[in-house]
Amino acid sequence: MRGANPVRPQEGGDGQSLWIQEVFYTLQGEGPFVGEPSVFVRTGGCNLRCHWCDTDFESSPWRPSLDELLARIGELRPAVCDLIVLTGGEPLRQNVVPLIRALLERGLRVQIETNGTLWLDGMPDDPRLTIVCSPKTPGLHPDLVPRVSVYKYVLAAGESDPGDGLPTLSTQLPGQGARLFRPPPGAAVTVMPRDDGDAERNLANRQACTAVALAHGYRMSVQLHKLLGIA
Ligand SMILES: C[S@@+](CC[C@H](N)C(=O)[O-])C[C@H]1O[C@@H](n2cnc3c(N)ncnc32)[C@H](O)[C@@H]1O
Ligand SMILES: Nc1nc2[nH]cc(C(=O)O)c2c(=O)[nH]1
Ligand code: SF4
Ligand SMILES: [Mg+2]
Repeated sequence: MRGANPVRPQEGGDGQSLWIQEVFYTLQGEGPFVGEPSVFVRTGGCNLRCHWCDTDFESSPWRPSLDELLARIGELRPAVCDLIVLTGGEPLRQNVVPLIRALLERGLRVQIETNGTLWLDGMPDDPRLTIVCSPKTPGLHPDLVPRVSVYKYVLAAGESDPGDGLPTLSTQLPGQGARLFRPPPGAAVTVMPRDDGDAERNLANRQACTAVALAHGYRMSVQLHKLLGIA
């Protein structure tokens, strides 16, 4: 959250127990499934420390077993919803492969929100699994890149490369220059205005993001849930 979280390395483990921040039923507010009813599973901890991160993922002590977590998802998920979004923190920091397999076996769709720096062996290669990557670093995990469906860049006014409109500053070190990972040719790119917690800045970020989308042919995604005042 806002660059105050500890940086935690990827954990091993068999994935039979996970550190979970929260599980909640809402509308997907971002990316290719925006507006879809979804059960969110927010995992704890992150391996990065983005100075503008808008999320708390360090305050829950909950470490359910896989069965307990699946039961909780089942309690929250009405039959009209078949989309489970794994986010965090950084969801690939823990071994979420058994969770993903269990969800797919139940006939559900799974979408991952990831910073793209990590990968997990045994990740299912299933059309019902969608990986959305929001790059935060110059490099991404090479095994993840071929599996990315959409690259979702967070943009702020005055921080876009004039050549391709993508970010020019480090997400980890405020004010420092950095060339974040650039997507392969032909990849689907979405841009999303950064929430800086300030109405004037956020308006400027939305306007800048709109201009970049129009100039470069990117899809624009606003954080719908914040407009609606939902989780
Ligand atoms: C909290 S992150 C968790 C998943 C993963 N760690 C990642 O960064 O993609 C979920 C999404 O929120 C975005 N995000 C985080 N802080 C934001 C902010 N202040 N404004 C807009 N988007 C933000 C991230 O870029 C990412 O797409
Ligand atoms: N409604 C809603 N949609 C979201 N899409 C990505 C989110 C995230 O924090 O990963 C998020 C979130 O926190 N809430
Ligand atoms: S990688 Fe994602 S969860 Fe981690 S600090 Fe950055 S935006 Fe927040
Ligand atoms: Mg969020």
